[in-house]
Amino acid sequence: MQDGQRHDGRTFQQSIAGCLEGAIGEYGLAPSVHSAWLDRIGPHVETLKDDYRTGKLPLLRIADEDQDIADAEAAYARLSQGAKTIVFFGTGGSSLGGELFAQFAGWNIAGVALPGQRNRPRTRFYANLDGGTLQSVLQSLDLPTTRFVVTSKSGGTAETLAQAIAALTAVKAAGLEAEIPKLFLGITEPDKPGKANGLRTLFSKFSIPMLEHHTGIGGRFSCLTNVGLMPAIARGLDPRAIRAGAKGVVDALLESSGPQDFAPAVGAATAVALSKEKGISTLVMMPYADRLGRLAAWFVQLWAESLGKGGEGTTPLGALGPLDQHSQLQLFMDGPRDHYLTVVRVASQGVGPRIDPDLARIAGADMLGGHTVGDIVSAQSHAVPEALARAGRPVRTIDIAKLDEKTIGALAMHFMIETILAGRLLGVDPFDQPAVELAKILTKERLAKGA
Ligand SMILES: O=P(O)(O)OC[C@H]1O[C@H](O)[C@H](O)[C@@H](O)[C@@H]1O
Repeated sequence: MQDGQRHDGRTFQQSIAGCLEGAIGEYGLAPSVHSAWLDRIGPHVETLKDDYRTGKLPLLRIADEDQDIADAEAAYARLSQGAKTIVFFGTGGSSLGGELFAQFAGWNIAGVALPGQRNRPRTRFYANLDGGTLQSVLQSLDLPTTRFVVTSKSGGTAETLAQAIAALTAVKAAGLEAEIPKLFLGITEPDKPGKANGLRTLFSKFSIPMLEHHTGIGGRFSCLTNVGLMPAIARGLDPRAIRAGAKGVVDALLESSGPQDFAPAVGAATAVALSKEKGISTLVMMPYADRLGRLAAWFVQLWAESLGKGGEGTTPLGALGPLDQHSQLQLFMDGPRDHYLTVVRVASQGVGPRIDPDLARIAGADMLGGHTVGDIVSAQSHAVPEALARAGRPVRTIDIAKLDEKTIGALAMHFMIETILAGRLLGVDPFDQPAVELAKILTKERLAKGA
């Protein structure tokens, strides 16, 4: 089955029909070619099942854990007492998963807060290091009612340590030193003999409570651990429902009789086949919902850092619909034939304000009259894949019936497994990122020289 992937049958529906010759002619994959790539990914799907059984890939077992959620909830309950703002410091995989869930709960969409978030402290993320930003943030925050959650798996990331130290310094300068254990929380790996963990050492000095970062799950795969679930909890989401959605994908893996009925395998085989057979070098992730905006940013790190090695990999690009129809779509439709789009759309018919027909007529936009804004977005999110297909541009669609925690958990697990499978199909290790080290070493050298 190449279309309408069953997945876990409940949370969303994937279709790669728009990548095949039948839909887009010569620019699409011939069914025999697509099948050959599915055959190639088959053994990797079996290996993944073994990884679940043997526990070799803890990510696949994360949905079976619960104590870590209870610990995170208890830590949040303590931390949030008297808090008006919670600041999250961390970078890369130590921020993007949290941002994904926080935005799903309305963060960074002005005027949108899900019911679970109301009356909770505001959440803020500073994933990027910027001296000017940090100065003005630390000066403007009401420090007695601000809490800082600092996340770093290694505990040695320079950006995160700089943020943590700057915040500690600001808190001390405000005369709040005695309050520090109440104002801060760290998430980092447990002590490992012979491995320095700067964050742990620093926070221990101040008796700051720590949650343990899962040792078997790296940053960009950590959104379902306390790293991503702490911000989710802060935004009032149900972390167990997120995990239940993720578990549905793992169950689908274990139940699958072959790669063709496991959606992440179909997704991975299709992406790799398009790059190897049709010269596709750019993968565009384009959700049509503000609440899924950070999904694209999270996916970009996941795909880029996991697969871009040894000369392999394709370039992930984030987009947001319908906004980017007015920005990048021209290129996707008519630029070089090297883009492959994933359109993630949410059933939105009947959602939002209804457009007054009289006003629409006056504005010369009769076709909008009587429709809701959700109707318009729905029409757009169906029209764009159709237009892309007509232009011979490969497109995958992911249809979401209901945007809830289960769905976002399932989507996260889907894309993480898809990325792992793509890596294994390409013969690269999806879990390391050796090439980023050089820039870190050169940064340290420059700082040591006083540059
Ligand atoms: O969680 P940390 O150890 O601080 O790492 C944060 C990030 O920085 C590293 O340089 C890696 O490139 C990322 O994969 C990682 O997510």
